[in-house]
Amino acid sequence: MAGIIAIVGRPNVGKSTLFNRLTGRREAIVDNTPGVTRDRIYAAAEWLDKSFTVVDTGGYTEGSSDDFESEIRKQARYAIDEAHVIILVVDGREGLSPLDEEVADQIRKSGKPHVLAVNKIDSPADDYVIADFLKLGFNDVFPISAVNGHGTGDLLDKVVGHLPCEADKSLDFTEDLPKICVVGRPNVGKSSFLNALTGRDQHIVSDVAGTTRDAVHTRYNMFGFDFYLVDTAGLRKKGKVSEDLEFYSVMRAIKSIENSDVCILMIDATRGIEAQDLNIFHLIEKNKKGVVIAVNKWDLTDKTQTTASEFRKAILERIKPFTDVPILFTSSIEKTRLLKTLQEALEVYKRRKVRIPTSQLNETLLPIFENTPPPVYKGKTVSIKYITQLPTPRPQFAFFCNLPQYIKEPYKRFIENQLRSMYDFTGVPLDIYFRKK
Ligand SMILES: Nc1nc2c(ncn2[C@@H]2O[C@H](COP(=O)(O)OP(=O)(O)OP(=O)(O)O)[C@@H](O)[C@H]2O)c(=O)[nH]1
Ligand SMILES: Nc1nc2c(ncn2[C@@H]2O[C@H](COP(=O)(O)OP(=O)(O)OP(=O)(O)O)[C@@H](O)[C@H]2O)c(=O)[nH]1
Repeated sequence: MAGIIAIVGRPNVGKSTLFNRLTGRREAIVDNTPGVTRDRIYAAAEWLDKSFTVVDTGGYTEGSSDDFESEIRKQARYAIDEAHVIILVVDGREGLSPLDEEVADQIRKSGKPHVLAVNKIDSPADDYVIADFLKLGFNDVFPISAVNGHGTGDLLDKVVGHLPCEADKSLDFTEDLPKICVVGRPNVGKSSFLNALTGRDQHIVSDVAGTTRDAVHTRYNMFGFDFYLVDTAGLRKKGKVSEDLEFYSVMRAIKSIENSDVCILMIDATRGIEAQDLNIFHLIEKNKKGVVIAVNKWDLTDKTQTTASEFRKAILERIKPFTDVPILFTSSIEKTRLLKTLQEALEVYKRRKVRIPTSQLNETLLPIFENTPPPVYKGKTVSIKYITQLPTPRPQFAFFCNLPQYIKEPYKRFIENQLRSMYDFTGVPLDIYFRKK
């Protein structure tokens, strides 16, 4: 993953519609928890060979003391601070508003890459409408229809051109050491966890500040482990502005995840697993990073013998279908299982690097596929001929077969389960491809 694209604009111009189109998500994340006002402000997306994260700055916080105009200014400012590219959306049917001009001004002055999307132009015949918006002074102006997709391809071509290259990131480190981060909603205890674990910075080997644009990697050597903890600006900084917290925490989470190999997703035992936790989990999974779930503040729960197993079950139910994930119950305050959590994260790191020899893969898996072949599809027998693990930094497997297009999701999942039952990939997302042979 490389980079964050932020969608900014007045209410009702079509930001959410554009967000859905870019991220290919139609369905809202279902959540019955009250108080979740922004349930899907970011998601992973792909265009051409780039994958990135799209952030929708819409839906200002209900009950905020600010009027919506200052809220929008504020969100534009965050987007400017945090994103790599900004899409300003305006309403092509309504024409320019003073607020559009003000926000455009703010964005232009920032020097961050930006484009203007003139939305609700549902037919190319109406493209001329963009003339009204040229006075905003943007160099790149696209007539689009977020509803039917008109113009969004051209928009994306331009936008992804502004994203940083993946290669920029990976080569900042000479040492091949695990990069671990702790992510989670505000107040779950991330700082307390890190502080309790690392003590008063006595284990710090080096502070590699500024090695990547977005994150600080601090190298630690303790308990016999050598690793980086990835921190994004402000993770340990106190002084919170409550209404802005969710937005900042999301931005931080995205950046931390992108900069790590393994993420410790911390959730709050007193609240259970919520929509925002799931969002972060899916972001980790989409980014194909290793994951460990830490259920923190475990000291605050009323425990019976079954509490932990019930909790575990509830989490597994919510994170389906990727459930091969370590779950630990921690207390940052009582310092329970903190080291264990770190150890587990380092184990996940190792599993993510495992290479299985082709001969071994074929010996173990081919007999299974012979016994339980893919279902016959359109009268054709599908057979898997051989399997190989690709020489990539994380586990990716290619399955060569006669009719790859006939292998459907359930069988793919069966294959993944077989792989997971034979080899330990706990906490590691796998990629499985089918190729013609
Ligand atoms: N005709 C047309 N209508 C659109 C288009 N894009 C969005 N709309 C409509 O405009 C309305 C507002 O769209 P949203 O995506 O909710 O706008 P938003 O900017 O996210 O609004 P907030 O959540 O209030 O910030 C909806 O009724 C959409 O169906 C478009 O390309 N063409
Ligand atoms: N009882 C109990 N309280 C905890 C635990 N972990 C953290 N807390 C408390 O929860 C509050 C939030 O902890 P932080 O460590 O600041 O949480 P955070 O996730 O870093 O919060 P942000 O900086 O807002 O992202 C503090 O008052 C902590 O003392 C825990 O394991 N048990």
